[in-house]
This record gives sequence, structure tokens and C-alpha cells, in this order.
Amino acid sequence: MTKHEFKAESKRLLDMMIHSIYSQKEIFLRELISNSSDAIDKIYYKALTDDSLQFDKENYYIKVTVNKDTRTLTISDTGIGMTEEELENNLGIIAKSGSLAFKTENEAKDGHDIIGQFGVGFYSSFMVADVVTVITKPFGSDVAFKWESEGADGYTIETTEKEAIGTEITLKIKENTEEENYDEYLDDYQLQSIIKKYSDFIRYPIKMDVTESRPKEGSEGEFEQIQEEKVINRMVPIWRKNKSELTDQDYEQFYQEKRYGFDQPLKHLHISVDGAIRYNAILFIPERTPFDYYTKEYEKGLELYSNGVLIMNKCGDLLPDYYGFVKGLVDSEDLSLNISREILQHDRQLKLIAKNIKNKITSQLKTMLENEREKYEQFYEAFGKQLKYGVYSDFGANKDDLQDLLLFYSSKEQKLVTLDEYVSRMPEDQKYIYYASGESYDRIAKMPQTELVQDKGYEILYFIDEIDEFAIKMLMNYKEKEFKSVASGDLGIEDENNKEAEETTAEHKELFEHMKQVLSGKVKDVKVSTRLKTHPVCLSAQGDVTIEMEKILKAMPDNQNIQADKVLEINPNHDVFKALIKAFEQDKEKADLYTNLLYSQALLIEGLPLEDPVAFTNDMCKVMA
Ligand SMILES: Nc1ncnc2c1ncn2[C@@H]1O[C@H](COP(=O)(O)OP(=O)(O)OP(=O)(O)O)[C@@H](O)[C@H]1O
Repeated sequence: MTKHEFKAESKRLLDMMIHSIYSQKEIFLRELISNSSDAIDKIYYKALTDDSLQFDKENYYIKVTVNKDTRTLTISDTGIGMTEEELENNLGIIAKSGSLAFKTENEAKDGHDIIGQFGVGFYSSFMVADVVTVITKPFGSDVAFKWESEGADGYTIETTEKEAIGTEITLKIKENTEEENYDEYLDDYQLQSIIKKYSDFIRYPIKMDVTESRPKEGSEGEFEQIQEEKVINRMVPIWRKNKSELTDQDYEQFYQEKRYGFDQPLKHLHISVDGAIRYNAILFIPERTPFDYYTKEYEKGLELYSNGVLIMNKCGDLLPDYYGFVKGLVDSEDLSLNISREILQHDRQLKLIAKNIKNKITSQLKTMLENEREKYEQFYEAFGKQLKYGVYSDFGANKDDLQDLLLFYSSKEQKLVTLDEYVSRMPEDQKYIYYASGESYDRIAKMPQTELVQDKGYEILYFIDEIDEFAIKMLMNYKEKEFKSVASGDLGIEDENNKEAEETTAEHKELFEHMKQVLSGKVKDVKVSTRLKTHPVCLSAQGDVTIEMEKILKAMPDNQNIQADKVLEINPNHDVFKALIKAFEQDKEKADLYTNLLYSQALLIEGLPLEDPVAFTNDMCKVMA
């Protein structure tokens, strides 16, 4: 039995590579610039062991030159260059990476991490070029070599002249087609923006001759075109700098330059982790809710860099939905990239980073809440709702992280308080954390259902966001204290009125039975109220669904007509109750009229729609006439 080697149809392989690996053509520039940066890094490593070589940073750079007339784009570097053999091996064999071999032999030093690893990036130039010419002079050689290829048909190598050590790669840019405008790769402005997008933090200067229009000296209103060599990239990633070197203004400027938002950042986090996973991150909590935050267009995520090279513009997996407002970037050397560098091979590292980032944001918010209350309230105004969604989502999986970050308006303090603040000042006899839901603080303050709890001197939390009650249902309790709506059946308050109410209900059993019949299908029960002090009626709910929840569920597109089990409560000390008893004894029709009116009033107080407004106004007229 003979063993055969796999053969690959190199023409087809190259073709597949060129057309199916990358989703965007513009990344060819990222790949060539990364190669140049690697080539300069290799000189740097050489200088560490070779005394004859001085690594003087000023002499090392990458230059991008455009010639529109010849339709050529040249990327040149002052890096290590390639010998004839290296040209054969590295550019003649697909998937052979000289850089990976170098990386394996040399331990990374001083943050000079080699980028290349797959041995395919170079070929991406054929996505935009018909001909690629490489002229290179290797370090320590007097001879230079020219490698040239039109892609699938193979390549040629010959000796040539080149003055300086380094490599010069010239792409003959394709002619435009109906689908593709290749001219943009010959456009100064476009090229600068591609460089800034992907290669902004390449350690070495990326230079370009840029033409700018400037006011002409000595003449007013006239402009002249001036060509000047400019460095396009920022080079030093701010996140690799020492925190102590940076001021708040530096972070703010970075936030603006990166166009993370039109506002100022409220807080920034600068993270450097060097443990099981290594990464640097700069995160921002914006000051204001982005205008498109609640639209489908808003996409959460952080920029993801690998060794200073942009991999993903918006990596959504790095942030949980409830921290979707956080902006910023993460740079890690430990990501296992796929061949196109567009997606990650394994998400284990990403998951670790995401978890770490989530914890850092949570603890930053806790610190802000403790030490900068005003600032925290400003944050909460913009993004507090998100935290409540966070408590509610995933069946409350994140509630332990988030519950201490919640704020609610307190009836007693007339300001936002934390659950901890509420619980810590609860009187001993208070069993529950009371809350009331409504449209606004004003309306809640006037709700009849709050009367008894207020009277007892207990604090009530006012819920005005739709999500509030749902989030609280997920929490169930806080520090072993259960939450209780002031409109729920049993308030858990021992009151001398309780017994009296039971007696009154028993005394007027027939009246209540009759009212229940009149309101059949609308309320579950009619009873004497213990919670009302001045108002004549109110509605309360039995069971889990409160009246506020019913309203919210009704407003949802796929509502399943979930209803609260309503109870009509009557204040036995109100004159209306006396009138009701009298009518029941003397005129049943009037008793029915009063029952319907009281029910309608209770609906109105709750902000629930009247089922039949015409019948209600007719009833009112009957009482008046
Ligand atoms: N400008 C350059 N100067 C010196 N050597 C280079 C240059 N460009 C490419 N090379 C060599 O050619 C090899 C192949 O380059 P290519 O871009 O295809 O892959 P890579 O950079 O190794 O890996 P990746 O696909 O991850 O970018 C490199 O590993 C490097 O050895």
C-alpha cells in the first residue's frame, strides 16, 4: 500500500481564498500594513541580539503612495525584507506564514507582538489588484528581488535594484465594474479612512502624501493645493498607556474622536487584566441616552482589537443587553481568530472577557452610587430602565448583581432611594416593602389605596415605569422582605379596623351579594375596605396580577387578555355607604344605579377605561335629575 500526499489545485485554492475568505475588500490594506508592521518588529527583535544593529524608532515607518495615472497603490516599509528563499516560501506557498514561524521562535517582548499567523493575508491584495509586484531587499544583503504575480497563473522572481532595506508592494488596481468601484482604493480620503479604521494603533507611523486646500498666503479668499506627508495613524493605543499618564480630558477627547456619542462620557473605565486572560479595555458610560437607543437600528457592542488591529466594529457578545449603552473597546492578544480575522474561532476567551467586563461595570456603578450619588442619579435617569430590564430578563438570573443598583422614588423621602435604604429604616412591625404603581408620582400620591399604608407611617415606593412591577416580581423579595402592592388584597397590616370591617361585611352581607351580582363578570368581590380613610371606593386585586400589570399587558400587541381579579372596596365610614344601605332597603333600582356609579368611579381613579361611558353619563344624569 502506498501513501499518497494530498494535492491541491493551487489556482483554484487561490481563487477560493481570494473570493471567499473576506467579506470586505477593503481589509487588504489592513493585511498589507500588518505585514509591514510585523517586518519592522522583526528588525526590532534582531536589534536585541545583534550589536551591529541600532533600532532607532524614527527610521522605521510604513508609507502608502497612490498614483492615479498608473492606477497603482504602493505600500512600502523599512522592515526586514525577504530573501529569495523567503519570497518563494512565504509568498509562493499559500498558508505558509514566515511570521508564525518567527513568533514561535521568538518570545514576545515589550508589547511587540507579531500579528501574522495564517499565511494568507497577503493574497487578499488580489481582491482589488490585477497585478501585484513585490520589490524587497532583505536585511544584510546587497541584492534586491522582484516578485510579481497576476494571481492564479503563478509568479516570477528576478533580481533587481533597491536602495534601502525593506519591502515595497505595488498593486495595479482593477478597473471599475458595475458592482464594484475600485477607484476608491486610489482615493486619498478613502484610504486614510480605511487606515484609521483598521490600523490606527499600528505601532509605527503610516505615512501618506496628502493634498490639502489651504488659504493662499498674501491673497484673500484664494486657496492653493498643498501636498504634504502626514502620519495617518494614532500609533500609541491609549489603553496601553499608564492610567496615571492620562487625564479626564484625554479620555473625553478619545470618546469624541471615536464618535462614541455626541455627549460627554459620564464615567470611564480603564481596565488592564493580566491573568487567565489578558486584555485591555477602555469603556465609557455615556451621559445621555443615545437618540436611537430604543430603535431597531441601535446595535450594542464594543470594538474588538487583536494586538491593536481592529477585528470587529461592534462585538455584541462582549456586553449583556442591560449594559448595552456602554461604549468603548477591548484589545486582547489571546483571541483565537479565524482566518479572515472577522470572527473568532472559539468564544471561550470572549466569554471570559465579557464576564470580567460585566463585573467591572457593575462594581463601577456601585462605587458611583456610593460616592457620587448625584452623578449616579443622572446615570439612572438615562439608563435605570435598562437595569430593571436586566433584573427581569433571563428569569432573574442577574438579579443579585443588579438589585443594589436600583432606585425608586420614596413617598417619605420625596426622592430616589435604594432598596437597602428602604429596608434599613423599616419600622419593626412593618412586614413588607410597599409599592404603588401609576402613571406619575402625582397620581400615585393621590391613590386611595395608599391611605392606610401612609396612615401607618410606612414608606411607599412609587413605580412609574412599566417594567417596575415585572422586575419586582422577579426579585420577589429583598433582604428577606417581600414586596407588596398597596392595591393587593391583604396588606399584612394589623389594624383595629379589620375586625370592625368583618362585622360590617357580615351585617350587610345581602347588600354586598347583590352588588356582586350587579357587577358580575367585572369584579370578583365587593367588600368593606380597611385601607380607605377618606375616599369612598377603590379597586384592589386578588392574586398575582395587579391592576397596573393588567394595563401594561393589555397594551402589548399579543396580549392574551390577562385580567386582574378585581375587588371593589367600599369605605364604611363614608356617607356614600349610608346612602347605599338606604337605597338597598328602599329602592333596589337606585341601589343598582349607585353600584354601577361607584364601580365606574373606581375605574376612573385607577386610570382604567370605562366599559360604557354613555351608560355612565346617563347614570350621572339620573342621580342629578
Ligand atoms: N512586507 C513584508 N515584509 C517582510 N515579509 C513579509 C512582508 N509581507 C509578507 N511577508 C512574509 O510573507 C508571509 C506571508 O504573509 P501573509 O500576509 O500571507 O500571512 P501572515 O501575515 O503570515 O499571516 P496572516 O494571514 O495571519 O496575515 C509573512 O508571514 C511574512 O513572512
